[in-house]
Amino acid sequence: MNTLLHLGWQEGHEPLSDEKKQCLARIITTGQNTYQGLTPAGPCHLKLTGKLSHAISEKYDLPAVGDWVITDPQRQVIQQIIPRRSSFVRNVAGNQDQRQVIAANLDEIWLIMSLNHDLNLPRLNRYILNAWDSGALPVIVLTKADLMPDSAETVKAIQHEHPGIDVLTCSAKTGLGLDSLRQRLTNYRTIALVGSSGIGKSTLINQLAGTTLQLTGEIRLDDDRGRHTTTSRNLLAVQEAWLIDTPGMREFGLWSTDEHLDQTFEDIADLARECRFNDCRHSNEPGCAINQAIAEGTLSSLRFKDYQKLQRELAYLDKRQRDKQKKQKRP
Ligand SMILES: Nc1nc2c(ncn2[C@@H]2O[C@H](COP(=O)(O)OP(=O)(O)OP(=O)(O)O)[C@@H](O)[C@H]2O)c(=O)[nH]1
Ligand SMILES: [Zn+2]
Repeated sequence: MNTLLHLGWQEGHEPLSDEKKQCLARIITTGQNTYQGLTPAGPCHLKLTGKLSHAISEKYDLPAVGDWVITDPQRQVIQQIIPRRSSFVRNVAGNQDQRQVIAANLDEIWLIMSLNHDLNLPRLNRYILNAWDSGALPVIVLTKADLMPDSAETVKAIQHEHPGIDVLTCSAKTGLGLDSLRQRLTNYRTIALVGSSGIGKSTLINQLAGTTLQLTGEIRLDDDRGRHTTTSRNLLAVQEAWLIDTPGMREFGLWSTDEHLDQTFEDIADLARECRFNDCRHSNEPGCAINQAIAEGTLSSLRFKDYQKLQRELAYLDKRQRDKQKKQKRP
Protein backbone atom coordinates (compact mmCIF):
# COMPACT_ATOMS: atom_id res chain seq x y z
CA MET A 1 0.00 0.00 0.00
CA ASN A 2 1.06 3.57 -0.63
CA THR A 3 1.93 5.81 2.25
CA LEU A 4 2.15 9.60 2.18
CA LEU A 5 5.90 9.15 1.75
CA HIS A 6 5.32 7.12 -1.41
CA LEU A 7 3.16 9.93 -2.73
CA GLY A 8 6.06 12.33 -2.29
CA TRP A 9 5.15 13.86 1.06
CA GLN A 10 8.29 15.35 2.56
CA GLU A 11 9.29 17.15 5.65
CA GLY A 12 9.60 20.82 4.96
CA HIS A 13 5.87 21.35 5.08
CA GLU A 14 4.34 22.85 8.19
CA PRO A 15 3.65 20.13 10.74
CA LEU A 16 0.11 18.74 10.50
CA SER A 17 -2.07 17.02 13.09
CA ASP A 18 -2.59 13.29 12.57
CA GLU A 19 -6.25 13.98 11.92
CA LYS A 20 -5.43 16.34 9.05
CA LYS A 21 -2.79 13.97 7.71
CA GLN A 22 -5.51 11.33 7.34
CA CYS A 23 -7.30 13.68 4.95
CA LEU A 24 -4.36 14.57 2.71
CA ALA A 25 -4.50 14.00 -1.03
CA ARG A 26 -2.01 14.86 -3.75
CA ILE A 27 -3.35 16.50 -6.92
CA ILE A 28 -2.40 14.44 -9.96
CA THR A 29 -4.50 16.13 -12.68
CA THR A 30 -6.53 19.29 -12.86
CA GLY A 31 -9.60 19.83 -15.06
CA GLN A 32 -12.29 22.48 -15.34
CA ASN A 33 -13.17 22.97 -11.67
CA THR A 34 -12.47 19.32 -11.00
CA TYR A 35 -9.38 17.68 -9.70
CA GLN A 36 -8.07 14.18 -9.51
CA GLY A 37 -6.27 13.37 -6.32
CA LEU A 38 -4.34 10.46 -4.96
CA THR A 39 -4.41 9.31 -1.35
CA PRO A 40 -2.71 6.33 0.25
CA ALA A 41 -6.05 4.53 -0.21
CA GLY A 42 -6.26 5.27 -3.94
CA PRO A 43 -7.46 7.86 -6.47
CA CYS A 44 -10.33 10.26 -5.82
CA HIS A 45 -12.29 12.96 -7.68
CA LEU A 46 -12.42 16.30 -5.95
CA LYS A 47 -14.02 19.73 -6.20
CA LEU A 48 -13.38 22.92 -4.29
CA THR A 49 -15.68 23.79 -1.40
CA GLY A 50 -17.75 26.92 -2.02
CA LYS A 51 -15.87 28.62 0.77
CA LEU A 52 -12.48 27.91 -0.78
CA SER A 53 -13.69 28.97 -4.26
CA HIS A 54 -14.76 32.31 -2.80
CA ALA A 55 -11.46 32.86 -1.07
CA ILE A 56 -9.51 32.45 -4.32
CA SER A 57 -8.54 35.79 -5.78
CA GLU A 58 -5.99 34.75 -8.39
CA LYS A 59 -5.04 31.70 -10.44
CA TYR A 60 -2.06 31.18 -8.20
CA ASP A 61 -4.37 30.15 -5.34
CA LEU A 62 -6.02 27.33 -7.30
CA PRO A 63 -4.84 23.77 -6.73
CA ALA A 64 -2.07 22.80 -9.15
CA VAL A 65 -0.58 19.45 -10.07
CA GLY A 66 1.63 18.29 -7.22
CA ASP A 67 -0.27 20.23 -4.57
CA TRP A 68 -1.16 18.65 -1.27
CA VAL A 69 -4.70 19.35 -0.20
CA ILE A 70 -6.85 18.62 2.82
CA THR A 71 -10.05 16.93 1.73
CA ASP A 72 -13.35 15.98 3.23
CA PRO A 73 -13.46 12.43 1.88
CA GLN A 74 -17.20 12.06 2.46
CA ARG A 75 -18.10 15.11 0.38
CA GLN A 76 -15.18 14.66 -2.03
CA VAL A 77 -14.15 18.28 -1.66
CA ILE A 78 -10.92 20.19 -1.19
CA GLN A 79 -10.99 22.30 1.94
CA GLN A 80 -7.49 23.68 2.02
CA ILE A 81 -4.30 23.76 0.00
CA ILE A 82 -1.19 23.05 2.05
CA PRO A 83 1.37 25.87 1.63
CA ARG A 84 3.75 24.80 -1.15
CA ARG A 85 7.34 23.97 -0.34
CA SER A 86 8.24 24.96 -3.91
CA SER A 87 6.36 25.90 -7.05
CA PHE A 88 7.25 26.57 -10.66
CA VAL A 89 5.37 29.65 -11.74
CA ARG A 90 4.93 31.56 -14.95
CA ASN A 91 3.36 34.92 -15.62
CA VAL A 92 0.47 34.36 -17.98
CA ALA A 93 -1.25 37.66 -18.50
CA GLY A 94 1.43 39.89 -19.99
CA ASN A 95 1.35 43.33 -18.42
CA GLN A 96 -1.54 42.41 -16.12
CA ASP A 97 0.64 39.99 -14.16
CA GLN A 98 -1.01 36.78 -13.27
CA ARG A 99 0.95 34.03 -11.64
CA GLN A 100 0.07 30.53 -12.69
CA VAL A 101 1.50 27.55 -10.87
CA ILE A 102 2.66 25.03 -13.44
CA ALA A 103 3.53 22.43 -10.82
CA ALA A 104 3.90 22.42 -7.06
CA ASN A 105 6.01 20.78 -4.38
CA LEU A 106 8.88 19.94 -6.70
CA ASP A 107 12.37 18.72 -5.93
CA GLU A 108 13.75 19.24 -9.42
CA ILE A 109 12.75 21.02 -12.59
CA TRP A 110 14.12 19.56 -15.77
CA LEU A 111 14.47 22.39 -18.26
CA ILE A 112 14.28 20.55 -21.54
CA MET A 113 15.49 21.70 -24.92
CA SER A 114 16.08 19.59 -27.97
CA LEU A 115 19.52 19.85 -29.49
CA ASN A 116 18.26 20.11 -33.06
CA HIS A 117 16.06 23.16 -33.63
CA ASP A 118 14.81 24.20 -30.26
CA LEU A 119 18.07 25.33 -28.68
CA ASN A 120 17.54 28.91 -27.69
CA LEU A 121 19.79 30.29 -24.98
CA PRO A 122 17.71 33.38 -24.12
CA ARG A 123 14.67 31.14 -23.58
CA LEU A 124 16.76 28.79 -21.45
CA ASN A 125 17.79 31.74 -19.29
CA ARG A 126 14.14 32.68 -18.75
CA TYR A 127 13.35 29.14 -17.65
CA ILE A 128 16.34 29.11 -15.32
CA LEU A 129 15.29 32.40 -13.74
CA ASN A 130 11.82 31.11 -12.93
CA ALA A 131 13.25 27.77 -11.83
CA TRP A 132 15.60 29.38 -9.27
CA ASP A 133 12.64 31.34 -7.98
CA SER A 134 10.64 28.13 -7.55
CA GLY A 135 12.67 26.73 -4.69
CA ALA A 136 13.38 23.50 -6.62
CA LEU A 137 16.67 22.56 -8.26
CA PRO A 138 16.97 23.25 -12.00
CA VAL A 139 18.59 20.64 -14.25
CA ILE A 140 19.21 21.26 -17.95
CA VAL A 141 18.26 18.29 -20.13
CA LEU A 142 19.19 18.39 -23.81
CA THR A 143 17.22 15.88 -25.87
CA LYS A 144 17.41 14.34 -29.36
CA ALA A 145 21.20 14.00 -29.22
CA ASP A 146 20.92 11.40 -32.02
CA LEU A 147 19.89 14.16 -34.44
CA MET A 148 22.91 16.30 -33.54
CA PRO A 149 25.99 14.09 -33.31
CA ASP A 150 28.27 17.15 -33.29
CA SER A 151 26.78 18.85 -30.28
CA ALA A 152 29.70 18.46 -27.85
CA GLU A 153 30.79 22.10 -28.23
CA THR A 154 27.26 23.38 -27.71
CA VAL A 155 26.86 21.32 -24.56
CA LYS A 156 30.21 22.52 -23.27
CA ALA A 157 29.24 26.13 -23.87
CA ILE A 158 26.00 25.69 -21.92
CA GLN A 159 27.89 24.00 -19.07
CA HIS A 160 30.36 26.86 -19.04
CA GLU A 161 27.59 29.45 -18.77
CA HIS A 162 25.79 27.57 -16.00
CA PRO A 163 28.45 26.06 -13.75
CA GLY A 164 25.93 25.64 -10.90
CA ILE A 165 23.49 23.49 -12.89
CA ASP A 166 23.81 19.88 -14.06
CA VAL A 167 23.62 19.66 -17.85
CA LEU A 168 22.57 16.25 -19.16
CA THR A 169 22.36 15.12 -22.76
CA CYS A 170 20.13 12.30 -23.90
CA SER A 171 18.37 10.59 -26.76
CA ALA A 172 15.12 8.74 -26.27
CA LYS A 173 15.83 7.06 -29.60
CA THR A 174 19.25 5.54 -28.87
CA GLY A 175 19.00 5.43 -25.09
CA LEU A 176 22.06 7.66 -24.67
CA GLY A 177 22.13 9.43 -21.33
CA LEU A 178 18.98 7.82 -19.99
CA ASP A 179 20.85 6.12 -17.15
CA SER A 180 21.97 9.45 -15.70
CA LEU A 181 18.37 10.62 -15.75
CA ARG A 182 17.17 7.36 -14.16
CA GLN A 183 19.60 7.84 -11.30
CA ARG A 184 17.66 10.90 -10.28
CA LEU A 185 14.38 9.00 -9.96
CA THR A 186 14.76 8.04 -6.31
CA ASN A 187 13.30 8.72 -2.87
CA TYR A 188 9.84 9.57 -4.23
CA ARG A 189 11.10 12.90 -5.45
CA THR A 190 8.88 15.05 -7.64
CA ILE A 191 10.28 16.34 -10.90
CA ALA A 192 8.58 18.59 -13.45
CA LEU A 193 9.58 18.47 -17.12
CA VAL A 194 9.17 21.81 -18.83
CA GLY A 195 9.98 23.14 -22.30
CA SER A 196 8.48 23.91 -25.68
CA SER A 197 6.18 21.62 -27.57
CA GLY A 198 7.67 18.75 -29.57
CA ILE A 199 11.04 18.53 -27.84
CA GLY A 200 10.40 15.01 -26.59
CA LYS A 201 9.15 15.38 -23.01
CA SER A 202 6.46 12.73 -23.35
CA THR A 203 8.76 10.38 -25.27
CA LEU A 204 11.37 10.73 -22.55
CA ILE A 205 8.86 9.95 -19.81
CA ASN A 206 7.72 6.85 -21.69
CA GLN A 207 11.32 5.70 -22.13
CA LEU A 208 12.10 6.21 -18.47
CA ALA A 209 8.91 4.42 -17.48
CA GLY A 210 9.48 1.60 -19.97
CA THR A 211 5.84 1.86 -21.03
CA THR A 212 3.44 4.33 -22.65
CA LEU A 213 2.26 6.73 -19.99
CA GLN A 214 1.95 9.76 -22.24
CA LEU A 215 0.86 10.16 -25.84
CA THR A 216 3.50 11.58 -28.11
CA GLY A 217 3.35 13.49 -31.37
CA GLU A 218 5.02 11.87 -34.35
CA ILE A 219 7.69 13.75 -36.22
CA ARG A 220 6.41 15.38 -39.40
CA LEU A 221 8.28 14.43 -42.54
CA ASP A 222 8.94 17.93 -43.84
CA ASP A 223 10.35 19.29 -40.61
CA ASP A 224 11.39 17.67 -37.38
CA ARG A 225 9.17 19.49 -35.00
CA GLY A 226 6.65 17.46 -33.13
CA ARG A 227 2.94 18.18 -33.12
CA HIS A 228 1.00 19.38 -30.11
CA THR A 229 0.04 16.47 -27.96
CA THR A 230 0.28 17.03 -24.24
CA THR A 231 -2.73 19.06 -23.17
CA SER A 232 -2.77 18.62 -19.44
CA ARG A 233 -0.28 18.30 -16.66
CA ASN A 234 -0.15 14.94 -15.00
CA LEU A 235 1.65 13.53 -12.03
CA LEU A 236 3.05 10.18 -13.14
CA ALA A 237 4.73 7.46 -11.10
CA VAL A 238 8.02 6.52 -12.78
CA GLN A 239 10.49 4.26 -11.01
CA GLU A 240 10.75 5.63 -7.50
CA ALA A 241 9.74 9.17 -8.41
CA TRP A 242 6.89 11.38 -9.59
CA LEU A 243 7.23 13.06 -12.94
CA ILE A 244 5.06 15.91 -14.15
CA ASP A 245 4.71 16.29 -17.91
CA THR A 246 3.72 19.84 -18.77
CA PRO A 247 2.27 21.03 -22.08
CA GLY A 248 4.69 22.89 -24.33
CA MET A 249 4.48 26.56 -23.46
CA ARG A 250 4.47 29.17 -26.16
CA GLU A 251 4.44 32.12 -23.85
CA PHE A 252 6.64 32.02 -20.86
CA GLY A 253 6.28 35.14 -18.75
CA LEU A 254 9.00 35.87 -16.22
CA TRP A 255 8.30 35.48 -12.54
CA SER A 256 11.50 35.95 -10.62
CA THR A 257 13.70 38.48 -8.87
CA ASP A 258 16.99 40.28 -9.32
CA GLU A 259 18.67 37.98 -6.85
CA HIS A 260 18.02 35.03 -9.16
CA LEU A 261 19.34 37.01 -12.10
CA ASP A 262 22.81 36.88 -10.55
CA GLN A 263 22.34 33.17 -9.89
CA THR A 264 21.41 32.63 -13.55
CA PHE A 265 24.29 34.76 -14.85
CA GLU A 266 27.00 33.88 -12.31
CA ASP A 267 29.76 34.69 -14.79
CA ILE A 268 28.44 38.22 -15.31
CA ALA A 269 27.81 38.77 -11.60
CA ASP A 270 31.42 37.73 -10.87
CA LEU A 271 32.79 40.07 -13.53
CA ALA A 272 30.65 42.98 -12.33
CA ARG A 273 32.29 42.70 -8.91
CA GLU A 274 35.65 43.33 -10.56
CA CYS A 275 34.62 46.60 -12.24
CA ARG A 276 36.56 49.58 -10.91
CA PHE A 277 33.42 51.44 -9.86
CA ASN A 278 30.85 49.85 -7.58
CA ASP A 279 28.03 51.43 -9.53
CA CYS A 280 29.55 50.68 -12.95
CA ARG A 281 26.84 50.66 -15.64
CA HIS A 282 29.10 48.66 -17.96
CA SER A 283 28.81 51.16 -20.77
CA ASN A 284 31.89 53.38 -21.20
CA GLU A 285 33.32 53.44 -17.72
CA PRO A 286 37.07 52.96 -17.38
CA GLY A 287 38.08 49.71 -15.69
CA CYS A 288 34.84 47.92 -16.60
CA ALA A 289 35.53 44.18 -16.29
CA ILE A 290 32.51 43.28 -18.39
CA ASN A 291 33.54 45.41 -21.35
CA GLN A 292 37.03 44.00 -21.05
CA ALA A 293 35.73 40.42 -21.06
CA ILE A 294 33.62 41.15 -24.14
CA ALA A 295 36.63 42.73 -25.89
CA GLU A 296 38.77 39.73 -25.01
CA GLY A 297 36.10 37.31 -26.19
CA THR A 298 35.62 35.55 -22.83
CA LEU A 299 32.06 36.89 -22.47
CA SER A 300 29.67 36.85 -25.38
CA SER A 301 28.10 40.23 -26.04
CA LEU A 302 24.83 38.45 -26.88
CA ARG A 303 24.78 36.88 -23.43
CA PHE A 304 25.39 40.26 -21.82
CA LYS A 305 22.60 41.85 -23.90
CA ASP A 306 20.28 39.06 -22.81
CA TYR A 307 21.23 39.72 -19.19
CA GLN A 308 20.44 43.43 -19.57
CA LYS A 309 17.12 42.70 -21.25
CA LEU A 310 16.07 40.35 -18.44
CA GLN A 311 17.27 42.85 -15.85
CA ARG A 312 14.98 45.49 -17.38
CA GLU A 313 12.08 43.04 -17.53
CA LEU A 314 12.55 42.07 -13.89
CA ALA A 315 12.79 45.70 -12.79
CA TYR A 316 9.55 46.42 -14.61
CA LEU A 317 7.85 43.38 -13.06
CA ASP A 318 9.05 44.48 -9.63
CA LYS A 319 7.73 47.98 -10.14
CA ARG A 320 4.32 46.71 -11.23
CA GLN A 321 4.15 44.46 -8.20
CA ARG A 322 5.04 47.30 -5.84
CA ASP A 323 2.45 49.58 -7.46
CA LYS A 324 -0.15 46.86 -7.08
CA GLN A 325 0.66 46.39 -3.41
CA LYS A 326 0.44 50.14 -2.82
CA LYS A 327 -2.99 50.22 -4.46
CA GLN A 328 -4.20 47.31 -2.36
CA LYS A 329 -3.04 49.02 0.85
CA ARG A 330 -5.04 52.16 0.13
CA PRO A 331 -8.30 52.28 2.08
N1 LIG B 1 15.17 11.55 -33.24
C1 LIG B 1 14.56 11.68 -32.06
N2 LIG B 1 13.26 11.99 -32.01
C2 LIG B 1 12.67 12.12 -30.80
C3 LIG B 1 13.39 11.94 -29.59
N3 LIG B 1 12.55 12.16 -28.56
C4 LIG B 1 11.35 12.45 -29.11
N4 LIG B 1 11.40 12.42 -30.47
C5 LIG B 1 10.29 12.71 -31.40
O1 LIG B 1 9.88 14.07 -31.23
C6 LIG B 1 8.45 14.17 -31.43
C7 LIG B 1 7.83 14.94 -30.27
O2 LIG B 1 7.97 14.20 -29.10
P1 LIG B 1 7.02 14.36 -27.84
O3 LIG B 1 7.56 13.44 -26.80
O4 LIG B 1 5.59 14.21 -28.21
O5 LIG B 1 7.27 15.87 -27.44
P2 LIG B 1 6.67 16.72 -26.22
O6 LIG B 1 7.78 17.58 -25.77
O7 LIG B 1 6.06 15.82 -25.22
O8 LIG B 1 5.57 17.60 -26.93
P3 LIG B 1 4.23 18.24 -26.32
O9 LIG B 1 3.44 17.11 -25.78
O10 LIG B 1 3.59 18.92 -27.48
O11 LIG B 1 4.66 19.21 -25.25
C8 LIG B 1 7.94 12.75 -31.57
O12 LIG B 1 7.73 12.49 -32.92
C9 LIG B 1 9.07 11.87 -31.06
O13 LIG B 1 9.12 10.62 -31.69
C10 LIG B 1 14.80 11.60 -29.69
O14 LIG B 1 15.52 11.44 -28.70
N5 LIG B 1 15.31 11.49 -30.94
ZN1 LIG C 1 31.42 47.46 -15.53
